[in-house]
Amino acid sequence: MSYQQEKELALRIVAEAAKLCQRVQKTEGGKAVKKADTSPVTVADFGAQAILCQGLIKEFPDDPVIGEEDATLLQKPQLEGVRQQIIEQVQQSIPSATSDNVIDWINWGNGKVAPRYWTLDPIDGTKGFIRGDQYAVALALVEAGEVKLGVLACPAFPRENGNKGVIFLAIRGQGAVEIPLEGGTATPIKVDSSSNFEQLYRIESVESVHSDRKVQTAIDQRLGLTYAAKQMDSLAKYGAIARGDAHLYTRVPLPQFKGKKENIWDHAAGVILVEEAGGKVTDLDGKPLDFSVGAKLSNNHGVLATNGVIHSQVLTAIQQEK
Ligand SMILES: Nc1ncnc2c1ncn2[C@@H]1O[C@H](COP(=O)(O)O)[C@@H](OP(=O)(O)O)[C@H]1O
Ligand SMILES: [Mg+2]
Ligand SMILES: [Mg+2]
Ligand SMILES: [Mg+2]
Repeated sequence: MSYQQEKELALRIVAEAAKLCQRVQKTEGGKAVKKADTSPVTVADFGAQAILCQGLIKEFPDDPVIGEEDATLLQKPQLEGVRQQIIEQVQQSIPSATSDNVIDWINWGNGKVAPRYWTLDPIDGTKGFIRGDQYAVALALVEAGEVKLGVLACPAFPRENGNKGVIFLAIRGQGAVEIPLEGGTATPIKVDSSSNFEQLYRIESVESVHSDRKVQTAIDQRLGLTYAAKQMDSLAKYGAIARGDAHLYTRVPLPQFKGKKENIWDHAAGVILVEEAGGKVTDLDGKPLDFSVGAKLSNNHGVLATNGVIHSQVLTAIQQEK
Protein backbone atom coordinates (compact mmCIF):
# COMPACT_ATOMS: atom_id res chain seq x y z
CA MET A 1 0.00 0.00 0.00
CA SER A 2 1.24 3.48 -0.75
CA TYR A 3 -0.58 5.25 2.14
CA GLN A 4 -0.61 8.44 0.05
CA GLN A 5 -3.78 9.92 1.59
CA GLU A 6 -2.69 8.96 5.11
CA LYS A 7 0.73 10.51 4.51
CA GLU A 8 -0.61 13.83 3.20
CA LEU A 9 -3.10 14.15 6.04
CA ALA A 10 -0.60 13.15 8.74
CA LEU A 11 2.02 15.64 7.51
CA ARG A 12 -0.54 18.44 7.33
CA ILE A 13 -2.13 17.96 10.76
CA VAL A 14 1.12 17.28 12.60
CA ALA A 15 2.59 20.50 11.16
CA GLU A 16 -0.57 22.40 12.15
CA ALA A 17 -0.45 20.94 15.69
CA ALA A 18 3.24 21.87 15.97
CA LYS A 19 2.39 25.45 14.98
CA LEU A 20 -0.16 25.61 17.79
CA CYS A 21 2.48 24.34 20.24
CA GLN A 22 4.96 27.01 19.12
CA ARG A 23 2.30 29.70 19.38
CA VAL A 24 1.30 28.62 22.91
CA GLN A 25 4.94 28.48 23.98
CA LYS A 26 5.43 32.07 22.79
CA THR A 27 2.29 33.45 24.43
CA GLU A 28 1.84 31.30 27.55
CA GLY A 29 5.40 30.12 28.16
CA GLY A 30 5.51 26.78 29.92
CA LYS A 31 2.40 27.15 32.09
CA ALA A 32 1.03 23.74 33.08
CA VAL A 33 -1.69 22.09 35.17
CA LYS A 34 -1.42 18.72 36.92
CA LYS A 35 -3.21 15.57 35.79
CA ALA A 36 -4.52 12.97 38.24
CA ASP A 37 -1.16 11.13 38.09
CA THR A 38 0.59 14.48 38.90
CA SER A 39 2.19 14.69 35.44
CA PRO A 40 2.00 18.12 33.76
CA VAL A 41 -0.26 19.02 30.83
CA THR A 42 -0.54 22.35 29.01
CA VAL A 43 -2.94 24.26 26.78
CA ALA A 44 -0.76 23.08 23.89
CA ASP A 45 -1.15 19.35 24.71
CA PHE A 46 -4.96 19.66 24.60
CA GLY A 47 -5.02 22.03 21.62
CA ALA A 48 -2.68 19.86 19.55
CA GLN A 49 -4.76 16.74 20.29
CA ALA A 50 -7.91 18.59 19.14
CA ILE A 51 -6.27 19.55 15.83
CA LEU A 52 -4.91 16.06 15.15
CA CYS A 53 -8.25 14.38 15.94
CA GLN A 54 -10.25 16.89 13.88
CA GLY A 55 -8.23 16.00 10.79
CA LEU A 56 -8.49 12.27 11.43
CA ILE A 57 -12.29 12.42 12.00
CA LYS A 58 -12.75 14.25 8.72
CA GLU A 59 -10.73 11.94 6.49
CA PHE A 60 -10.78 8.60 8.30
CA PRO A 61 -13.95 8.60 10.44
CA ASP A 62 -13.94 4.79 10.77
CA ASP A 63 -10.43 4.58 12.24
CA PRO A 64 -10.25 4.60 16.05
CA VAL A 65 -7.77 7.04 17.56
CA ILE A 66 -5.86 6.42 20.78
CA GLY A 67 -4.38 9.64 22.11
CA GLU A 68 -2.80 10.55 25.42
CA GLU A 69 -5.13 13.35 26.52
CA ASP A 70 -8.75 13.40 27.66
CA ALA A 71 -10.96 16.44 28.28
CA THR A 72 -12.53 15.20 31.56
CA LEU A 73 -10.02 17.23 33.58
CA LEU A 74 -11.26 20.43 31.87
CA GLN A 75 -14.67 20.08 33.53
CA LYS A 76 -13.15 21.31 36.81
CA PRO A 77 -14.51 24.82 37.48
CA GLN A 78 -11.03 26.10 38.38
CA LEU A 79 -9.80 25.10 34.92
CA GLU A 80 -12.41 27.18 33.05
CA GLY A 81 -9.71 29.70 32.08
CA VAL A 82 -7.48 26.94 30.68
CA ARG A 83 -10.45 25.52 28.73
CA GLN A 84 -11.09 28.93 27.20
CA GLN A 85 -7.43 29.29 26.20
CA ILE A 86 -7.48 25.89 24.54
CA ILE A 87 -10.59 26.81 22.56
CA GLU A 88 -9.12 30.14 21.48
CA GLN A 89 -5.86 28.49 20.41
CA VAL A 90 -7.69 25.84 18.36
CA GLN A 91 -9.87 28.54 16.78
CA GLN A 92 -6.72 30.26 15.53
CA SER A 93 -6.03 27.09 13.51
CA ILE A 94 -9.65 26.14 12.74
CA PRO A 95 -11.75 29.37 12.84
CA SER A 96 -15.12 27.56 12.67
CA ALA A 97 -14.44 25.46 15.81
CA THR A 98 -16.99 25.80 18.64
CA SER A 99 -16.17 25.04 22.27
CA ASP A 100 -18.20 21.81 22.06
CA ASN A 101 -16.31 20.80 18.90
CA VAL A 102 -12.97 21.25 20.62
CA ILE A 103 -13.94 19.09 23.62
CA ASP A 104 -15.37 16.39 21.31
CA TRP A 105 -12.23 16.40 19.17
CA ILE A 106 -9.99 15.97 22.24
CA ASN A 107 -12.17 13.07 23.44
CA TRP A 108 -12.06 11.42 20.01
CA GLY A 109 -8.67 10.20 21.19
CA ASN A 110 -10.36 7.77 23.62
CA GLY A 111 -10.61 5.03 20.98
CA LYS A 112 -9.71 1.37 21.39
CA VAL A 113 -7.16 -0.78 19.60
CA ALA A 114 -8.61 -2.33 16.41
CA PRO A 115 -7.18 -4.08 13.33
CA ARG A 116 -6.45 -0.57 12.04
CA TYR A 117 -6.05 2.44 14.33
CA TRP A 118 -4.12 5.67 14.86
CA THR A 119 -2.21 6.54 18.00
CA LEU A 120 -1.00 10.03 18.86
CA ASP A 121 0.85 11.99 21.47
CA PRO A 122 -0.01 15.68 21.00
CA ILE A 123 3.13 16.64 22.92
CA ASP A 124 5.59 13.96 23.88
CA GLY A 125 8.07 15.35 26.34
CA THR A 126 5.69 17.86 27.95
CA LYS A 127 8.41 18.43 30.56
CA GLY A 128 10.84 19.30 27.75
CA PHE A 129 8.25 21.66 26.22
CA ILE A 130 7.83 23.40 29.59
CA ARG A 131 11.62 23.74 30.01
CA GLY A 132 12.03 25.02 26.45
CA ASP A 133 13.90 21.88 25.36
CA GLN A 134 12.96 19.07 22.95
CA TYR A 135 9.42 17.83 22.45
CA ALA A 136 7.57 16.05 19.66
CA VAL A 137 4.10 15.89 18.14
CA ALA A 138 3.68 12.21 17.30
CA LEU A 139 1.20 10.38 15.07
CA ALA A 140 1.27 6.77 13.90
CA LEU A 141 -0.95 4.44 11.93
CA VAL A 142 -1.05 0.80 13.10
CA GLU A 143 -2.44 -2.13 11.10
CA ALA A 144 -2.57 -5.70 12.41
CA GLY A 145 -0.36 -4.70 15.33
CA GLU A 146 2.40 -3.29 13.10
CA VAL A 147 3.19 0.41 12.69
CA LYS A 148 2.75 1.32 9.00
CA LEU A 149 3.28 5.08 9.07
CA GLY A 150 4.82 7.45 11.56
CA VAL A 151 5.17 11.22 11.62
CA LEU A 152 7.05 13.20 14.27
CA ALA A 153 7.24 16.96 14.37
CA CYS A 154 10.13 18.18 16.49
CA PRO A 155 9.93 22.00 16.52
CA ALA A 156 13.10 22.46 18.58
CA PHE A 157 15.25 19.88 16.74
CA PRO A 158 18.52 21.48 15.56
CA ARG A 159 19.26 21.54 11.82
CA GLU A 160 22.64 21.74 10.03
CA ASN A 161 21.91 25.29 8.81
CA GLY A 162 21.45 26.53 12.37
CA ASN A 163 17.65 26.70 12.11
CA LYS A 164 15.38 24.57 14.27
CA GLY A 165 12.41 22.36 13.48
CA VAL A 166 12.14 19.05 11.69
CA ILE A 167 9.38 16.70 10.61
CA PHE A 168 10.38 13.05 10.44
CA LEU A 169 8.27 10.73 8.26
CA ALA A 170 8.46 6.98 7.74
CA ILE A 171 6.20 4.63 5.80
CA ARG A 172 6.63 0.84 5.90
CA GLY A 173 8.75 -0.24 2.92
CA GLN A 174 9.27 3.33 1.72
CA GLY A 175 12.14 4.50 3.95
CA ALA A 176 12.47 7.47 6.28
CA VAL A 177 12.93 11.16 5.54
CA GLU A 178 13.31 14.47 7.33
CA ILE A 179 11.62 17.65 6.14
CA PRO A 180 12.12 21.21 7.44
CA LEU A 181 9.21 22.04 9.75
CA GLU A 182 8.27 25.07 7.63
CA GLY A 183 8.12 22.81 4.53
CA GLY A 184 10.64 22.02 1.81
CA THR A 185 12.61 19.12 0.45
CA ALA A 186 12.31 15.66 2.01
CA THR A 187 15.81 14.28 2.62
CA PRO A 188 16.23 10.51 3.12
CA ILE A 189 17.82 9.61 6.45
CA LYS A 190 19.81 6.53 7.50
CA VAL A 191 21.20 5.26 10.77
CA ASP A 192 24.97 5.41 11.28
CA SER A 193 25.93 1.76 11.05
CA SER A 194 29.27 1.90 12.89
CA SER A 195 29.87 -0.92 15.35
CA ASN A 196 32.94 0.33 17.20
CA PHE A 197 31.46 0.93 20.65
CA GLU A 198 34.27 3.30 21.63
CA GLN A 199 32.85 5.78 19.12
CA LEU A 200 29.13 5.21 19.59
CA TYR A 201 26.65 7.39 21.41
CA ARG A 202 23.87 6.20 23.68
CA ILE A 203 20.94 8.59 24.04
CA GLU A 204 18.67 8.82 27.07
CA SER A 205 15.81 10.84 28.56
CA VAL A 206 16.51 14.09 30.36
CA GLU A 207 14.11 12.89 33.08
CA SER A 208 16.12 10.45 35.20
CA VAL A 209 13.08 8.50 36.45
CA HIS A 210 12.05 7.41 32.95
CA SER A 211 14.82 4.80 32.74
CA ASP A 212 17.17 3.09 35.19
CA ARG A 213 20.47 4.97 34.93
CA LYS A 214 22.35 2.47 37.15
CA VAL A 215 21.51 -0.42 34.85
CA GLN A 216 22.26 1.70 31.79
CA THR A 217 25.72 2.64 33.08
CA ALA A 218 26.47 -1.03 33.79
CA ILE A 219 25.42 -1.95 30.23
CA ASP A 220 27.58 0.87 28.81
CA GLN A 221 30.60 -0.49 30.68
CA ARG A 222 30.02 -4.02 29.39
CA LEU A 223 29.81 -2.72 25.84
CA GLY A 224 32.88 -0.49 26.15
CA LEU A 225 31.10 2.77 25.42
CA THR A 226 33.41 5.68 26.16
CA TYR A 227 31.35 8.75 25.30
CA ALA A 228 28.89 10.12 27.88
CA ALA A 229 25.26 9.52 26.93
CA LYS A 230 23.53 12.31 25.02
CA GLN A 231 20.30 13.49 26.63
CA MET A 232 17.10 14.50 24.91
CA ASP A 233 13.43 14.66 25.84
CA SER A 234 10.71 12.91 23.88
CA LEU A 235 10.46 10.74 20.78
CA ALA A 236 13.04 13.06 19.20
CA LYS A 237 15.52 10.45 20.52
CA TYR A 238 14.29 8.05 17.84
CA GLY A 239 14.87 10.81 15.28
CA ALA A 240 18.44 11.21 16.54
CA ILE A 241 19.08 7.48 16.03
CA ALA A 242 17.34 7.43 12.63
CA ARG A 243 19.53 10.25 11.29
CA GLY A 244 22.76 8.82 12.71
CA ASP A 245 23.34 11.29 15.57
CA ALA A 246 23.12 8.51 18.17
CA HIS A 247 23.33 4.72 18.07
CA LEU A 248 21.45 3.20 20.97
CA TYR A 249 18.53 4.10 23.20
CA THR A 250 17.45 1.93 26.12
CA ARG A 251 14.42 2.45 28.31
CA VAL A 252 14.87 0.30 31.40
CA PRO A 253 11.92 0.36 33.85
CA LEU A 254 13.03 1.40 37.34
CA PRO A 255 12.39 -1.10 40.18
CA GLN A 256 9.88 1.33 41.78
CA PHE A 257 7.85 1.33 38.56
CA LYS A 258 7.88 -2.47 38.23
CA GLY A 259 4.84 -3.58 36.27
CA LYS A 260 4.28 -0.11 34.80
CA LYS A 261 4.13 -0.48 31.04
CA GLU A 262 5.06 1.97 28.29
CA ASN A 263 2.31 3.83 26.36
CA ILE A 264 1.93 2.96 22.67
CA TRP A 265 1.93 6.66 21.70
CA ASP A 266 5.31 7.21 23.39
CA HIS A 267 6.94 4.82 20.88
CA ALA A 268 4.89 3.95 17.76
CA ALA A 269 6.03 6.77 15.44
CA GLY A 270 9.64 6.42 16.61
CA VAL A 271 9.75 2.67 16.05
CA ILE A 272 8.91 2.85 12.34
CA LEU A 273 11.24 5.81 11.90
CA VAL A 274 14.25 3.90 13.21
CA GLU A 275 13.30 0.69 11.38
CA GLU A 276 12.83 2.44 8.03
CA ALA A 277 16.16 4.25 8.53
CA GLY A 278 17.85 0.83 8.79
CA GLY A 279 17.86 0.38 12.57
CA LYS A 280 16.11 -2.05 14.90
CA VAL A 281 13.69 -1.71 17.83
CA THR A 282 12.69 -4.45 20.29
CA ASP A 283 12.03 -4.72 23.99
CA LEU A 284 14.85 -5.56 26.41
CA ASP A 285 14.25 -9.30 25.83
CA GLY A 286 14.60 -8.92 22.05
CA LYS A 287 10.84 -9.23 21.42
CA PRO A 288 9.21 -6.96 18.82
CA LEU A 289 7.02 -4.24 20.38
CA ASP A 290 3.44 -5.53 20.22
CA PHE A 291 1.02 -2.75 19.24
CA SER A 292 -2.01 -5.07 19.11
CA VAL A 293 -2.94 -5.30 22.79
CA GLY A 294 -4.14 -1.89 23.95
CA ALA A 295 -2.95 1.54 24.98
CA LYS A 296 0.03 0.02 26.79
CA LEU A 297 2.83 -2.19 25.52
CA SER A 298 1.64 -4.85 27.98
CA ASN A 299 3.47 -7.72 26.27
CA ASN A 300 6.85 -6.01 26.40
CA HIS A 301 9.46 -5.09 28.96
CA GLY A 302 11.31 -1.80 28.33
CA VAL A 303 12.60 -0.71 24.93
CA LEU A 304 15.85 -0.99 22.98
CA ALA A 305 16.41 0.98 19.76
CA THR A 306 19.72 0.73 17.90
CA ASN A 307 21.37 1.25 14.52
CA GLY A 308 20.70 -2.46 13.87
CA VAL A 309 24.25 -3.80 13.56
CA ILE A 310 24.92 -3.62 17.32
CA HIS A 311 21.46 -4.80 18.39
CA SER A 312 22.26 -8.41 19.32
CA GLN A 313 25.44 -7.41 21.18
CA VAL A 314 23.49 -4.85 23.22
CA LEU A 315 20.77 -7.42 23.98
CA THR A 316 23.44 -9.84 25.25
CA ALA A 317 24.85 -7.14 27.54
CA ILE A 318 21.34 -6.40 28.83
CA GLN A 319 20.70 -10.10 29.57
CA GLN A 320 23.99 -10.25 31.50
CA GLU A 321 22.89 -7.30 33.66
CA LYS A 322 19.60 -8.95 34.67
N1 LIG B 1 8.24 6.50 35.20
C1 LIG B 1 8.19 6.56 33.87
N2 LIG B 1 8.81 5.61 33.12
C2 LIG B 1 8.78 5.67 31.78
N3 LIG B 1 8.14 6.64 31.09
C3 LIG B 1 7.50 7.59 31.78
C4 LIG B 1 7.48 7.61 33.19
N4 LIG B 1 6.76 8.69 33.58
C5 LIG B 1 6.34 9.30 32.46
N5 LIG B 1 6.76 8.65 31.38
C6 LIG B 1 6.54 8.94 29.97
O1 LIG B 1 7.71 9.52 29.44
C7 LIG B 1 7.33 10.36 28.38
C8 LIG B 1 8.45 11.31 28.03
O2 LIG B 1 9.52 10.55 27.60
P1 LIG B 1 11.03 11.04 27.65
O3 LIG B 1 11.56 10.71 28.98
O4 LIG B 1 11.63 10.17 26.58
O5 LIG B 1 11.06 12.48 27.33
C9 LIG B 1 6.08 11.02 28.89
O6 LIG B 1 5.29 11.40 27.79
P2 LIG B 1 4.50 12.82 27.82
O7 LIG B 1 5.52 13.89 27.96
O8 LIG B 1 3.82 12.78 26.52
O9 LIG B 1 3.57 12.74 28.99
C10 LIG B 1 5.42 9.90 29.73
O10 LIG B 1 4.40 9.21 29.01
MG1 LIG C 1 4.44 10.94 25.66
MG1 LIG D 1 2.18 13.72 25.79
MG1 LIG E 1 1.85 13.43 29.47
